[in-house]
Amino acid sequence: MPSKKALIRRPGPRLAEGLVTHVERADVDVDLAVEQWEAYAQALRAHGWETVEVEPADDCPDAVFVEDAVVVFRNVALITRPGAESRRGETAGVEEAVARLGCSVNWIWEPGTLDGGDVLKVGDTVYVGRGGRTDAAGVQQLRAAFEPLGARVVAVPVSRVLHLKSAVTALPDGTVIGHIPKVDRPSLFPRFLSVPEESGAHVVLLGGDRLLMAASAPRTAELLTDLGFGVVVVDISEFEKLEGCVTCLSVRLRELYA
Ligand SMILES: NC(=O)NCCC[C@H](N)C(=O)O
Repeated sequence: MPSKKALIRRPGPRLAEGLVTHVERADVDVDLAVEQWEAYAQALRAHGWETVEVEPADDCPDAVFVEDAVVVFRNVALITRPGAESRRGETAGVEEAVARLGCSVNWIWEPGTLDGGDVLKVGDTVYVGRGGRTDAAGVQQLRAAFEPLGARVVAVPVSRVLHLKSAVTALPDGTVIGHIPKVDRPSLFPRFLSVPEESGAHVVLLGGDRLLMAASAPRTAELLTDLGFGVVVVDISEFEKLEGCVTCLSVRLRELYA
């Protein structure tokens, strides 16, 4: 059953202490981050998404990156066990939010780890990045949770960026896009389009031919506009300093029954 709800989580006061792994730490302006987050949420609402705020987890600096705490396939929400210990306190509030929305709930169990940013769904294919945050046990548990529901789970190595979706996302027609220097194995994707900027690899599908993208990838925005997509741009500079992208600031729920 189609639904257009999006989970989001307001940035907390400790945002500037968020983790950095593959980039140099830079000062984060928390007030500006809140403004950017509000504009991001507004862009979702402007395209028909009802935003649902997960209760804050202010002790966890990275809680705003809500996509890492849950993966949803059909009506089943798989609560993750984040690879970074400092992020494990983020999942309880997300679990409550998805349960309230009517999802069935399942969990990644110790010793497995999995971050939602490592999971890219393209139709019934679920790509999972095995990298710094998601381990082999996490991949196995994801398979066990979603394959019985009809998913085909494809594991992909990730070594050059934080998460699989820091390297690749997919266009509405299923074409996977990525900035080649950051993609371990582009040949694993049946249809792959190379984009000129690292952050150009991140698109949120707003519905129809509309894509939400970061302002930091103007050349990719031009390329995708030229291919006939409607590109909506938001500035998320303060989240990019913490290796966040447009995809990780929300979880879109398209198949709720409630
Ligand atoms: N899915 C994502 O791309 N999440 C970004 C998480 C950034 C956060 N600073 C982290 O290192 O966990």
